[in-house]
Amino acid sequence: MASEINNKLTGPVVNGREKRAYVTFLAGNGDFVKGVVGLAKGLRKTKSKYPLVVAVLPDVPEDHRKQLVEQGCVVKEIEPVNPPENQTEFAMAYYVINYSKLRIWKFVEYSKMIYLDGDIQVFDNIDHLFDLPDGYFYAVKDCFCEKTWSHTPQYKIRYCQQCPDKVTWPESELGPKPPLYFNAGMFVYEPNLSTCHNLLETLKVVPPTPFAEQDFLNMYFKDIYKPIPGVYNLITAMLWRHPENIELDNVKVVHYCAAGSKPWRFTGEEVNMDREDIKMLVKKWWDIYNDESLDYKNFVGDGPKKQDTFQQFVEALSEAGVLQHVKAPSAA
Ligand SMILES: O=c1ccn([C@@H]2O[C@H](COP(=O)(O)OP(=O)(O)O)[C@@H](O)[C@H]2O)c(=O)[nH]1
Ligand SMILES: OC[C@H]1O[C@H](O[C@@H]2[C@@H](O)[C@H](O)[C@@H](O)[C@H](O)[C@@H]2O)[C@H](O)[C@@H](O)[C@H]1O
Ligand SMILES: [Mn+2]
Repeated sequence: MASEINNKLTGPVVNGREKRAYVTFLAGNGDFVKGVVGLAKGLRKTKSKYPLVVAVLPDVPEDHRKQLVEQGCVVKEIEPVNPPENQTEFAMAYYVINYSKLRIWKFVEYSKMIYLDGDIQVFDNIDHLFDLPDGYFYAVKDCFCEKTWSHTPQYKIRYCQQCPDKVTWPESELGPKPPLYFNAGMFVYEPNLSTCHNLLETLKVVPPTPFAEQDFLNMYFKDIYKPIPGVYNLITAMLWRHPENIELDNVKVVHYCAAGSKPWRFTGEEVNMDREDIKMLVKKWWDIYNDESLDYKNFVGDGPKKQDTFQQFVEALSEAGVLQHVKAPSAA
């Protein structure tokens, strides 16, 4: 029987089950959409039970949004978030757009979400991370050894939390050792409207810093941050910075954040990009991206029902202002 789609918001608990989802962030009309399509297919390949929500900025074009809905993603438009006026030299100029990631705290129709950058691929099922105890912020410790960190005292004295005993932190000169610092390309969190409001209010009075929203999130969540093993977010530079900390066969999530390592832009020319392990990880990403059996339309697995896809498609169009109100097709 046809049913009208009116109230799209369902609470975080549906039929007694907590609503959970993966979420990523997409900005611009460039090639990052390939990263998100690859991520959607990778999660499908690992038989994840949960959907992938894509928080898109208004500048993400209609055809990219359509591509994502056709890959079974839940596309949600978010408003950009700009940091206060600043003279900051961001580690990468485009990091300024990354503050918009903070809008994902407003997705309170989900009780728990796992954020993944668009340049991340999931190679093993990590759904169990949703069962981590509530009330904490879970993420993997970052590494301070890349040139992107040359502005920091850690880098200058060659201190890294990945090998805290190698160079002891000189408390007398630099004061207390900095708290553990996470990479914000992957984290487990609980959406919450008052946290979202507080994040955005706090941002207005905190001067921006080189790693933009990553620095900000580390400062904001430092009291409830709990490190999780590096297998859940392999910062690619770890391969040459701290190989002793890595068992590549056990890695579940790879973060293609090292300069030149984004698979869809890979040329192999940048420093370290001629390494066999990097080339293997880039090939693994392309094998998933090119695997048509993992396209949502061909996937037989227990992904969301067709009806859900239709609803998501309509939601995406209505959020983009294309459609106001449609009747769902009669049940098959
Ligand atoms: O032009 C861009 C730049 C970044 N991003 C999103 O912002 C995230 C963070 O940027 P990036 O991964 O490049 O930062 P890195 O982890 O390499 O420092 C990306 O993964 C994408 O999800 C995007 O959608 N379009
Ligand atoms: O906007 C700041 C970004 O900062 C982080 O990336 C950095 C950082 O991790 C350095 O440690 C690495 O050296 C560097 O390569 C890498 O790009 C997050 O991955 C990204 O999502 C985003 O928050
Ligand atoms: Mn990234």
